[in-house]
This record gives sequence, C-alpha cells and structure tokens, in this order.
Amino acid sequence: MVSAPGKVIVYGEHSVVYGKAAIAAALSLRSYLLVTPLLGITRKLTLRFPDIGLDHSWHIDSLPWDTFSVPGEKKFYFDAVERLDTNLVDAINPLVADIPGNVRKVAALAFLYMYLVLGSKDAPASAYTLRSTVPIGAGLGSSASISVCLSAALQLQMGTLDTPYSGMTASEALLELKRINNWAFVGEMCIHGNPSGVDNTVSTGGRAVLFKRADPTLPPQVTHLSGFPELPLLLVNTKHPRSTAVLVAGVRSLLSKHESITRSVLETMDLITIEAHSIICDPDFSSSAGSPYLDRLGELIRINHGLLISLGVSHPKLERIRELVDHAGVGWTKLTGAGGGGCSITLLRPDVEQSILDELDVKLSNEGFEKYKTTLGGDGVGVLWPAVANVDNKEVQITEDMFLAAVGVEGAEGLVGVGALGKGDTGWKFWGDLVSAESHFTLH
Ligand SMILES: Nc1ncnc2c1ncn2[C@@H]1O[C@H](COP(=O)(O)OP(=O)(O)OP(=O)(O)O)[C@@H](O)[C@H]1O
Ligand SMILES: C[C@@](O)(CCO)CC(=O)[O-]
Repeated sequence: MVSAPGKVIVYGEHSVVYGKAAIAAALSLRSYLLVTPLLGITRKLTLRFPDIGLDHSWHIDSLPWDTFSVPGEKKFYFDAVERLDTNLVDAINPLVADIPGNVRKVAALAFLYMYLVLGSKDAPASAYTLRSTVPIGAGLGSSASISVCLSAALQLQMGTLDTPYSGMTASEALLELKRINNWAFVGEMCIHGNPSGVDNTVSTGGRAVLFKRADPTLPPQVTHLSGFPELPLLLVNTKHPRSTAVLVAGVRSLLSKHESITRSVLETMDLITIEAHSIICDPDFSSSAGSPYLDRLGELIRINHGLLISLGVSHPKLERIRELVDHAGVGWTKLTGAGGGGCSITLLRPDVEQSILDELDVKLSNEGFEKYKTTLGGDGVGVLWPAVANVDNKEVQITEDMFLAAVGVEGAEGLVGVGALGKGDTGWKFWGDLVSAESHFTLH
C-alpha cells in the first residue's frame, strides 16, 4: 500500500502555470492505494476507485504494448516526461471509451498511461484499489495525490523503486522521490491537461515548498520551506465541484484576449508570493497576537484573492464564505487551488474570541459549507510494506475487502492511516524522512 497527501496552495495558484512562484503545503488529508494480486488464470488488470464509482478491468495481453515499446521512442522509469505523447493517448482512448463520465475516464487514462510505460506485459495480474480522504475537485490536490500514489505503486511493484530503509542515504531517497514525482506529473497531465507541477511536487515531498518553473522545458526550482510556520488556517469547502482543467483553460483564454493586462496580474501574483516568502523566512517572524508579520501575510492573502477574482476563477459561493468571514472580522480569505468553487482558506487572527469562531462555524454549516480540521506541512508519499493492519490487537494482512469495507473517512484512516499504524519497521515509511529537512532540493 502507498499513500500521498493532498495540498493547499497558500499563494500563487494559476500564476504558477505561467512560471511564477507559488507557496504550497501538504495536508493531512491523504489518498491510499492498495495493490493486490489477482488469482486465477485470466491475466486481468482491475481498477477499483470506489470514490468515483469506477470498477473496470482490462486483459493485460490486450493492452497496446507495441505502441508503447517503439524502439527509440519508448520511455523508461528514469526518463523525465514534459508532455504527453498524443500517439500513446490515442492508443489508450479506445480502452476508456466505454467508461462513463470524464471524471472516471481521465483517472483510468492516467493509470493506463503510467501502467503501459512503467509496467510490463509479464507483470502479475493485479487489482489497484484506491480510497481517498481528499475531497475530489475541491482545490486540495486530489488528482495529484492519486497520481503520486499510482506512480509510486507501479514503480515499487515493477522493482524500479526501493522502499525507504534505514541505510538509505538522503541522495538515494531524493532520487526515488524525483522518479515518483516525474511520473506523477504525467498522471496530472492526463487528468488536467496543463499542470504546473506544484501539486504533485508538494504531494510527493510533503512539508511546504516554494515552487517556480520559470522555463517549461527545464525542471522547476523547488525550495523546501523547513521553517514554514504553523499558521492558524481555516479551510472551508463550498462543496461546489469544478474541474481544474476547465479553470486553467479559462485563464489561458483571458490571457489570449487581454494579454498585457493579464500578464501584469500574473506578475503581481509573483510579487505577492515572493514577499510572503521573505516574511515567512524572516528570522523574527512571529504569528502571535499583535504580530505585524501575520497582518502582512493576511493582506497578501486578500490581494491575491482579489487578483484571482479578476482572472475569473472565483465563484459566488467562495465570495459568500469570504463575506461571512469578513463580517465576523476573524481573518483574511482567499480561494485555494483552481477556484471556481472548491475550497477557501482563511488566515485567522490569533486574538479572536472562540465564541465568534463558534458563531461563524454555525453560519457556515447552515449555508451548507464544510469546514475541515487538518494540519499543514505533513508527510509526503509513503509506503506500507507489508500491508499489515492492527485489528483487535492482532496483525493481519490488509485485504482488498477489508480496505473497501472500512466506513467513510474515519474508517479508512482508522484502518490504514499513519495515526493508526504509526511509522517505522512495522508501519509507514516515508522517503521524505530520509531527506534532510534543511536541504533546498529540486523534485522533478
Ligand atoms: N479519490 C479519487 N478516486 C479516483 N479518482 C480521483 C480521486 N480523486 C481525484 N481523482 C481524479 O482527479 C480528478 C480531479 O482533479 P482536479 O485537478 O479537477 O481537482 P483537484 O486535484 O481536486 O483540485 P486542484 O487541482 O485544484 O487541487 C477527478 O476528476 C478524478 O479523475
Ligand atoms: C490552478 C493551479 O495553479 C493549481 C491547482 O491546484 C493549476 C496548476 O498549478 O497546475
């Protein structure tokens, strides 16, 4: 079993697609992917993604292996891939044609693209069962977290990736993280067309990063923010679903119509992220009551949101949340992720009375919004191998049935979460734990 987190973009969504800087942090909400052997004589490959109602099988021998093995064009697990090969996508499309709905189709496309490059015709028949506690299409990086899981699971299964072990050096762990991230980026391209790579990068490495990809033909610069402060954040879901691909395409269309104006908005967003980064890195930074640092970060959140509205990626429900928070006077709010619905973040003022926050909670829930309790800056991709859980004080192999039967987010977390199984020899292992928290690294 592998697992990877969702993320929150604190500053710089959308502008990051155009080479500007963004700051993002891993969430404690995570996706979990279990790989189990399929016994019997049929050589099948089964995808079970119950969160989106996808349950589909293919015969391994009927997959377009030849198209994916053309000498000179074939990609390997160690290659960096910057764009999808349309011939390969065309070869997969007939295999997903009878899967209903775009949400399921693109998830299956991402899996098959990665499987056909990273997998093998001779691989054992397997089922890939995925459950996630990251809300889908809500701006919290659900697609990146599943792409990271698929990338890690396939490379582990094919033996091209080492699980973290105590003697693994930081540079070995970093190389494994880069390989996971490279192929997770491919999954993201299958799901939402033109990703910047920030979501899969933070989901792979965990913690918090400053991300910038000034030149799309070169790897991004990724600075690990080891001193990322524990900011008091409120995370609220409008529960209005939307597609990242559509929102990113909308900004591109605005750019083509009003080029210099839109460019100057994107430049200003870059300045916002750079300024926020310098505030966070200030050795005197403090987020306590009365701190001018927090006010400045909050103002930058407000300005960033205003610019996102001008790009056309807000939504009346996001504006309603902002109105309720502003009325309560408890902090500064912006959309996070692609917008168009999805989630907002509010940087809370530290001196707010609890009764005011409680009143706000009631108002938000009366209007159908959902508040998440989550922490930022957690672990990136991890592996549980062997996949053993603790049931009634006994160690038992996690079966697909058991995994599917766990009820809701709490059931899944209670069975396989890091909180339930811990870290170490018999629990979850994270490559990121072997990489120095102080290092500035490039994950791509
Ligand atoms: N739990 C899941 N099971 C299967 N597929 C999923 C799951 N979560 C996400 N996906 C895939 O990812 C897609 C959602 O990706 P999208 O990029 O639109 O939203 P997001 O990643 O949640 O938001 P953002 O990119 O703004 O952070 C879904 O359409 C689906 O194909
Ligand atoms: C909207 C966007 O900037 C963030 C989505 O989480 C898209 C991307 O960076 O790929």
